[in-house]
Amino acid sequence: MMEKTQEQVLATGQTEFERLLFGFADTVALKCALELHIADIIHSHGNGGSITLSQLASAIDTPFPNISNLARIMRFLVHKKIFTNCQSSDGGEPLYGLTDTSRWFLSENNTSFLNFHTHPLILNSWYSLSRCVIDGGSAFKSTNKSELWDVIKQNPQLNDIVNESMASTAKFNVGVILSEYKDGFVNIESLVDVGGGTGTFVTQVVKSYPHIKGINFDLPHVVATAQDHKGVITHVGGDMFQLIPKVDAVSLMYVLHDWSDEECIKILKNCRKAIPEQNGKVIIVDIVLEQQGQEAS
Ligand SMILES: C[S@@+](CC[C@H](N)C(=O)[O-])C[C@H]1O[C@@H](n2cnc3c(N)ncnc32)[C@H](O)[C@@H]1O
Repeated sequence: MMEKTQEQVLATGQTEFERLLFGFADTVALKCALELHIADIIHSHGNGGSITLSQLASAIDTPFPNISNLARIMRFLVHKKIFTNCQSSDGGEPLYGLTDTSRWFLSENNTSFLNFHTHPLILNSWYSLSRCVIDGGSAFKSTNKSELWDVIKQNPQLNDIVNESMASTAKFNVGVILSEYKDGFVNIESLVDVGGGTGTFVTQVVKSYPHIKGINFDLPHVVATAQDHKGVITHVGGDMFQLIPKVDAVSLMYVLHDWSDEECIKILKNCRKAIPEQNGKVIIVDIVLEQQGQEAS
């Protein structure tokens, strides 16, 4: 194989560099599609869920002096496989349709996950990344002078967005866990889901294993907004760094990745105190990194 010339090496590097540099454009384009309700409009459109550019423009609830920017953002979103764009069978204008990805930001599927991660308080925190690499701690705290969970406590609107966002992903994750971890819940009489948000995970576990006494444990202002779930589970407000209710098993779903190693050790020590010495169980559901830093499948 021929060696690359210096120019080819530079051009490859530049392409990769620019791909990384403009990575933020994916996020803001998703947010734009969400704010203009593009997925919902396509989904509810009569023509088998596909729509022309001019139909899309007239369905967006704002007058468009000129639709060329809508065409440009749609071209980008099609390139990113968020939407499809096919020739119509009657030879008319091309039609936009949904993909498996855009179905995730239909309002019927709950868009709060995207709303949470693109919230100005969250996005602005990324500007403090280099500061927190030097100082330690979280970029959120460097920017907002308080930790995320303390800011949420003072901001009921953000509290709702975060709780809905967690509930929407938990609803999906619990289905996978229940089908893949069948035997894991059989010998448990009582389970506390620590950092369980508004209780989606433990409620679904108890519905599948009604012999389990389920407790949803989270910060007091989070459980205060949680649904009653008609007595299926109990909500307990508290601080996992202080005390976790005594049970047979503790679950921690997407909690540990928020904390430093030292803080995780404190949480896990409190989990240990909450379960029986002999046959207690801690179930951890979280992102696992392979040696190379890639997420495990
Ligand atoms: C990333 S969310 C995960 C929520 C849920 N387990 C899920 O997967 O959808 C982390 C949760 O930890 C809770 N949390 C943060 N600090 C806590 C503390 N000191 N004690 C108990 N829960 C806490 C937050 O309120 C939030 O609901």
